[in-house]
Amino acid sequence: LTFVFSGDWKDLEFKEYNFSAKGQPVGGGSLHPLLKVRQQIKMIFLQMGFEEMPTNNFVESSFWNFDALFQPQQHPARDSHDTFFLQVPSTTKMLPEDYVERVKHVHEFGGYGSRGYGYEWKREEANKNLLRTHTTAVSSRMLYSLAQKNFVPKKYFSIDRVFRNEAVDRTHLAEFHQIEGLVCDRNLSLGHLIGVLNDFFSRLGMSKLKFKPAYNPYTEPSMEIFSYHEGLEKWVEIGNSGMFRPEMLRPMGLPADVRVIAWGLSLERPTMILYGVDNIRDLFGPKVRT
Ligand SMILES: COC[C@@H]1[C@H](c2ccc(C#Cc3ccccc3)cc2)[C@@H]2CN(C(=O)Nc3ccc(OC4CC4)cc3)C[C@@H](O)[C@@H](O)CN12
Repeated sequence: LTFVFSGDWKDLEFKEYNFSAKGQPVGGGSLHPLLKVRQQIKMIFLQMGFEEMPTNNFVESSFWNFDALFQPQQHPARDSHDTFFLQVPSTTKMLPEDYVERVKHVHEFGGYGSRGYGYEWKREEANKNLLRTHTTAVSSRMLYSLAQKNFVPKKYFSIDRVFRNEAVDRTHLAEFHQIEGLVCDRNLSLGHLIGVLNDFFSRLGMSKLKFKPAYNPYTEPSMEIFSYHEGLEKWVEIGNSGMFRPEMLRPMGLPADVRVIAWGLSLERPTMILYGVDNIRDLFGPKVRT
């Protein structure tokens, strides 16, 4: 009753109050599918003895994101139509100078058996700040810090957001979550990489794997990873992998017999398939069905 009724309410007929009415359904909250799959994959890495890398810096220098990975400064991935460069702060100053000199030298002249690229490497290009385009930038920082101490073998992983200045479509947004694993030890081979990949993906329910030669600027050899998806009845590309090149590892100061095998995949693709989402935008916004 409100003041509008004043005294008229006496002449009105009200229905009986239903004290057993259930009321509006409350409904419980639920974890976002991406977070559920991220937690599942994090548990797989931890059970395999991997340690999580610190990924809490979306802003990175071109040096750690590209140059340290032996990715040449004229590589198309370094164009602003593929990469988000920052205007403020536009450049980084804090780089380990002795290491920068070794990176410059390996780009220009090679070394460790490599011919290098033979171009004039520019420091101002390496200083440019950007939103990291892959979590391999975090891997390069971790491997560099590993090389500053007496060498011990390590297994690292990361699962976090990366940013690409690309056209968005049904299956691509300007950002996605990259999952990356790496094993750093003496005398690792491609066989070790294939073994780790079979172990990792089998824990995700993907057993039949196939590998196809591929190219990455920072790994040699490189392999695309495919798995036969029973539900979709077709081979699905499930990631990329390779062995980090000596031109990346040796300037860091890692011993000559240390090898690093690594692989990557996205978090969105498995989540979309596991949750039957066919448009990546349906993973975000109010229409998420769980
Ligand atoms: C710009 O796009 C890159 C992204 C993303 C990707 C690709 C490569 C890497 C890498 C790497 C790397 C290589 C060497 C050393 C270190 C890291 C990381 C993410 C996925 C990688 N891909 C991908 O995730 N596919 C995928 C993964 C799991 C999956 O599970 C389903 C339950 C069955 C299904 C699909 C492969 C493709 O989707 C590809 O078209 C899209 N790729």
